[in-house]
Amino acid sequence: MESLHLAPIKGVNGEVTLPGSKSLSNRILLLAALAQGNTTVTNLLDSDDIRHMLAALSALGVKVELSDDKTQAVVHGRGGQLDTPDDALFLGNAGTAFRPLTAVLAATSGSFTLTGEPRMEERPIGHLVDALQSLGADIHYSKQRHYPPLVIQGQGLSGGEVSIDGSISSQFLTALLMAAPLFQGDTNISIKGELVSKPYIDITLGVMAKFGVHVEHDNYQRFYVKGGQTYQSPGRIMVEGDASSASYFVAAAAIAGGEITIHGVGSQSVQGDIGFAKVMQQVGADIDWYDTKLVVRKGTLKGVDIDANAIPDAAMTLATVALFAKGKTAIRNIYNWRVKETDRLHAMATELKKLGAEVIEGEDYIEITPVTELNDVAIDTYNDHRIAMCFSLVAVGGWPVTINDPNCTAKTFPTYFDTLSHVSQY
Ligand SMILES: O=C(O)C1=C[C@@H](OP(=O)(O)O)[C@@H](O)[C@H](O)C1
Ligand SMILES: C=C(OP(=O)(O)O)C(=O)O
Repeated sequence: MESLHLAPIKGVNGEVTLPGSKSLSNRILLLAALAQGNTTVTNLLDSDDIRHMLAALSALGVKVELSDDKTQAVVHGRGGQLDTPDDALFLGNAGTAFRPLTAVLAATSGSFTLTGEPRMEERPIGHLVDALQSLGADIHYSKQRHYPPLVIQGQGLSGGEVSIDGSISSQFLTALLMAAPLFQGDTNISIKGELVSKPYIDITLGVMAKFGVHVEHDNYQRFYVKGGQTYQSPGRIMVEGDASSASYFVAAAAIAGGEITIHGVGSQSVQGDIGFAKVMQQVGADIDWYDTKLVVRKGTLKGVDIDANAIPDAAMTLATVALFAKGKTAIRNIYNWRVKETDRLHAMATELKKLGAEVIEGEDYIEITPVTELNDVAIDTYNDHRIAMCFSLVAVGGWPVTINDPNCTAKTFPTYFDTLSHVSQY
């Protein structure tokens, strides 16, 4: 396995232009494929998760013309009609491809098998399948009950009353919402359990609105979707920069000093993970906010105690920022870290302890108390892009570190280490 040794960084300085948001890219591609009319998508993310969505759409008969650098696409909308693919759709470990496609394919007609990487077979999908089955969908588990792979006999769905458990992943509700306009009748969705990762639902509703579908809801507890609709292409749509990817550069500037200007997200961002920059202001970072950019400088960092349920991805970055903040950092209400690319709560705790930090791993929280010297260790990344990116901050904080399997950043940010070295001063 390849490893990347990062020498201690003295400071950071410069400009970073973020790649497009993963969450927006995959939602936009799917709705553009279902829409009437062609859609030109700009600033599309070029990464594994998006490649899996693009490959699936192509197998479903959707024509997509990609620019040479793969950041622009013209998607030829099929107006809701998709082909039956010859083979299984392989979706890697892309939750934003697997979950929405499950719901949408159950609502169209044809036979589909959805598979993924071994980790995808350990990521639960029962809450979504239960909800779709209660609406009459024909979905079978081909291996383990409640987990991928899935076999779907799409036959159209008529809608109605449905409840969905929102306590493990918001992506299940996102999937149901994106499919519901295709149902023949109206759908009333009620949420069982506490809905997690709520801001991602706003991303979903925002993208649906761009494609002409408006959804009403009562405080995220009940959602009303009119049936028999066809998404309409907005013509042209730009993907904003990835706010989760921004978190590493916000943190780097806050830790190391110098100044980083981050282009692509700002006060106008539609992504909940922009909230990480607000958390970093509490931690002590000096941040200037503009509509679509952030300028970040170092501050005196102190540990915070936060509920991070709304920012599960960016909150991982806070766990390594904690190494350079005064006092204890507590990150709470993050049980679902355990069902993502790896058991992130356990993995983060394990790797932080290897560096020498004092760590308490709770069932749904982590507490980190920094130490004055960090051990020079090789960080295992568990095929989790965010673990690789988070632990690069050890070098930003002035300590050498080795990152095992750095190429796992390909899931959402293939050029991450080049971008970091571009703003690093040694
Ligand atoms: O809807 C989305 O685009 C996402 C929702 C979140 O997942 P959960 O809702 O499972 O927390 C997040 O962690 C993931 O990276 C992307
Ligand atoms: C949880 C993540 O991915 P996914 O979209 O596969 O859930 C992530 O990108 O951190």
